[in-house]
Amino acid sequence: MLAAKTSCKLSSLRSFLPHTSVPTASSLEALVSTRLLSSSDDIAWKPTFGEFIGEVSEIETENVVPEQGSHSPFHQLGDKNSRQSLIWKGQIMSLPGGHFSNQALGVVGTRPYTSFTPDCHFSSQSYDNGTTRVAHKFLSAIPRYVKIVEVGPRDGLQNEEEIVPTTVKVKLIEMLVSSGLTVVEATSFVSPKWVPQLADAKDVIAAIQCLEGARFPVLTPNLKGFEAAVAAGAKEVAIFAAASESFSKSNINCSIEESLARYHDVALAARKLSIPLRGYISCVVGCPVEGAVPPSKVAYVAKELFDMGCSEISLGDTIGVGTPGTVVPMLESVIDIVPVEKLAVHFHDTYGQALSNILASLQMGISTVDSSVSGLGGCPYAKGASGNVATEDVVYMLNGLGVETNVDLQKVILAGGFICKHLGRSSGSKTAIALSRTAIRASKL
Ligand SMILES: CC(C)(COP(=O)([O-])OP(=O)([O-])OC[C@H]1O[C@@H](n2cnc3c(N)ncnc32)[C@H](O)[C@@H]1OP(=O)([O-])[O-])[C@@H](O)C(=O)NCCC(=O)NCCSC(=O)C[C@@](C)(O)CC(=O)[O-]
Repeated sequence: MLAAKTSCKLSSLRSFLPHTSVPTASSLEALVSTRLLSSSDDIAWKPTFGEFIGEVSEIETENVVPEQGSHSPFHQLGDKNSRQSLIWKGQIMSLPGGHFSNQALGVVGTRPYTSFTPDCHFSSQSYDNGTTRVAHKFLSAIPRYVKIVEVGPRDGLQNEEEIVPTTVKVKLIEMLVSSGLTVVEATSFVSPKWVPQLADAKDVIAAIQCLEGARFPVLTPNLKGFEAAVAAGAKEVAIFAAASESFSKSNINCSIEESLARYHDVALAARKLSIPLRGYISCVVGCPVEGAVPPSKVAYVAKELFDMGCSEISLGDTIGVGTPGTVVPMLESVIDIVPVEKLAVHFHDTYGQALSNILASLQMGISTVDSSVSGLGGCPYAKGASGNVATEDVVYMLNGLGVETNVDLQKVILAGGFICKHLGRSSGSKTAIALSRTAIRASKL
């Protein structure tokens, strides 16, 4: 039944997607399963660009245009030069403004200013002007573009007991770069006694020297690590402090103040060589030993890192205990001191809160998000903490919000499949799992 409908829709979609490769059964099936397309008969397809026709309620753009200067993905809808209407049919939302592609339908790719909400709360029944205002209020603060910092090869692998061969790490980095990720944290120049998995840092950096299209920051815990990183050819480094004394001690074997003194030396050396410096703060809402961490402590460390020259400060919920209830006040106190555009968020997903925390962060103006392919990761010095939020899930959510990332979801999923196969485990990404199930079902049609 679905096969017949799929093939009927396939022919319509071919003319509907004039600029793209032919959609596959799996991409159609993915659309159906995520309810961008209805599998019932009630959508009639008109083979013209940008229109879904059926029992639609059409709301003119003027009804949803946010104020000027808004961050919203809806921002450009005021441009009357292009046809700018929102057409709703059930869960379908289409904002023409670019070329559709089978990758651009919100499930497996991105498109500028396009907002498909695969599982949104709106329906033709409930959609009215009141809802429009709610949607606008909800979405207008969200940045139009989000930079994803892929930390899989470093944070993702550092906790793995079995040593992953350098060639596998390098291949993973190559695949991540080919997906469009522009920042891939490659490795750490830390003590191999502390983190044996990354003892091949020098070789990894040597092997990716010719790789173009992305930046490859590396972690450096002290001047020794910084010098080794630069000698190996690293062009960007990151220092990592903590907002909790206990975690600082267990992770880098010194107090917060001692670590800041070390990092001053690294920052000075980096400035001399014009090497961009990122700063991390771990345990921004909770510590495995001390429990809740006060926002003022995070703000203090953030200010220190900012003053020493960090161009970006990543706020890490290392053990994944935060919820928007704790993350928002923490961000508020940091944003009071450090410009929001200098901040990134880094969530582990131990309690399944990472995506909600990211969404709350976006609404507060954060536009840089760290994530790890397949949700790999964990800190060897934060026992019990699970992996980072999965890059695939972040991209899927951002696609759904109409936020640009320039990341090709399918390619990230391939990279995730590659490393998971090597590690002998299934993906930690819900998106990757759902889409692979969908593909399997579609292949049986
Ligand atoms: C900081 C140290 C080195 C202090 O470790 P230490 O034992 O106090 O250091 P030390 O100065 O006493 O030196 C001990 C030995 O380590 C060597 N050493 C010293 N420095 C280096 C270096 N850079 N590279 C290579 N070797 C180094 C040094 O040469 C010496 O060698 P030995 O004489 O015994 O043969 C150690 O504690 C360490 O490497 N810690 C790193 C731990 C780590 O990588 N943790 C995970 C990353 S942080 C994280 O995951 C959180 C984050 C960023 O992702 C955010 C979040 O998730 O929230």
